[in-house]
Amino acid sequence: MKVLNCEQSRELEKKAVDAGMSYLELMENAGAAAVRFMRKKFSLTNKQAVILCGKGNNGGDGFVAARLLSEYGAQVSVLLVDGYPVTEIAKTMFSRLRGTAVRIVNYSDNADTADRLISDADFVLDAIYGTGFHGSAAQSLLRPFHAVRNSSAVVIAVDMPSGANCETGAVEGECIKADYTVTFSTLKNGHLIRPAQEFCGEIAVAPIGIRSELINSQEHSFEVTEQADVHSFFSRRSPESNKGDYGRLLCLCGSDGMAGAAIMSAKAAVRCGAGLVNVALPRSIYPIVASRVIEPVYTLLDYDQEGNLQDGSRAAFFQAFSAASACLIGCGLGKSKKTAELVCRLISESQIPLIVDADGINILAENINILKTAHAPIVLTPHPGEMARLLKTSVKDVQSHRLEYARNFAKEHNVILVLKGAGTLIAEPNGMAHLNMTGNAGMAKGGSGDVLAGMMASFLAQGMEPVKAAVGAVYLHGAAGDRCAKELSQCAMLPTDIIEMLPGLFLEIEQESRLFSAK
Ligand SMILES: NC(=O)C1=CN([C@@H]2O[C@H](COP(=O)(O)OP(=O)(O)OC[C@H]3O[C@@H](n4cnc5c(N)ncnc54)[C@H](O)[C@@H]3O)[C@@H](O)[C@H]2O)[C@@H](O)CC1
Ligand SMILES: [K+]
Repeated sequence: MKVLNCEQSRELEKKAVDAGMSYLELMENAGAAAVRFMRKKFSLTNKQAVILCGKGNNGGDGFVAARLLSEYGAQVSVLLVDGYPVTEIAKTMFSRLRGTAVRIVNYSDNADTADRLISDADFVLDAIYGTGFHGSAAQSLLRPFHAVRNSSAVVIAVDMPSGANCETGAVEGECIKADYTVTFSTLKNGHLIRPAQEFCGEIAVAPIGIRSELINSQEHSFEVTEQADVHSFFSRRSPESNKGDYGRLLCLCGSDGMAGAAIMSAKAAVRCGAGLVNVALPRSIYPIVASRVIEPVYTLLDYDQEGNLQDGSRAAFFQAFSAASACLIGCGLGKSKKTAELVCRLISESQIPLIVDADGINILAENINILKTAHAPIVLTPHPGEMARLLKTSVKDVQSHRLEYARNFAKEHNVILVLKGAGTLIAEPNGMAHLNMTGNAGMAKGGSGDVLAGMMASFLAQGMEPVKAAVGAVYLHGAAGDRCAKELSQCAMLPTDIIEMLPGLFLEIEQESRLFSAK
């Protein structure tokens, strides 16, 4: 689903106007859409509705809603919280309140009356600021904001809760906490990015008469992954095919004490359809790993006292690497000096797509410039802690700038960056970002990341475009996690259960396309 930033949203409105609509018509439709939403949810007759209006076009939407709510039998008061309207269309909509039953109160002149109206209201419509807001709300607004917070009214934000930055999702000062937000034509960044997202309540996207061709063709740089997108990444598995047609994945994963990471990533990879999976691991953990996942082949690595790969192992590893169509580096790998050298060499010399996870990322954090030497597509899958290490900042800082930092990193280092956590983001070097909405807190357990990395690597090995492999794996991993939570509880579900839920998801994809292979 397409998500627009503020500029793109304005561009879309301009295109609608160029195609024959007027700004006034758009505003009328926006106000009407907010009221339509309210009528669907609530009875309005004789209810007290208070509309807080700002002086820009968001306020204009509020004036329209006030007129219509009054027509539908509500007792409506408009509170001008920031003075009189300043834009021409908002002024026009304000003038259309003349002769209606709508009461108009200038907040600064009658603050006590206004506060009483807010306190007695059944509904508060927040039409103070929309896409035009940035920074923090003026001091003069703190009192009405406070009155709204103390009221038991249902709060409906028009386009965006006032005080939240629609572009960045930042909330720098006070912000209206809405129960519902009605936005227009498409979602905007701020509806999805924390902290603004937390102030939106339930979000409804309402049409305002802009033709779907215009919406579909509007340039965008952010989208929410939907099931249909992911299903379209897979195609039919040919009846004539053999294992060689479904990729050769090499996993450089596992170390003493970290056998589980190798097991889970390899198991997830074979469950996701790869033709051949080869796990390169220290000989010491081979018995435990191979006894738990029997489908892969194994390349056993012997190390000397200094941690160097012995000659025979080195030759065997590079032979496997040269035969692979993708390589997963990092799950439970450890980060000794010699391992770090090997990882850097692979990043620098690889001709095949690489997924770098866990310790692979920790190694990169100390050798970030090696990315400049890479030729092949690289997908990095940091959790917020690893991202903080990559950026040499705090987890808190990462979490409050997720979209910005993921995008910047992907652009600067020419990688696909998968920033994990609630609402995993996938950022491409060209600036496009994808938000994932599947998954739940039951997945916040050691091992979930290994499963994800194995899934992604499997798709990549089968020839799926790197960004689709990332977006698809993140979506299906979360969807499988959601099924686990339903059947097993968030508390008790295990990362290995996520793998066991994958067959059900692939069955659905196959039923749609009658057998598939990753595209
Ligand atoms: N452009 C259009 O054609 C349409 C716009 N619509 C509405 O118009 C809104 C955008 O309107 P505007 O661009 O006029 O912007 P807003 O109405 O969101 O806010 C703009 C006003 O807020 C002020 N402002 C910004 N940051 C401030 C701060 N920190 N403290 C105090 N004041 C601040 C600005 O100076 C300006 O006066 C949308 O969110 C939507 O609700 C809808 O009517 C649909 C059509
Ligand atoms: K608003």
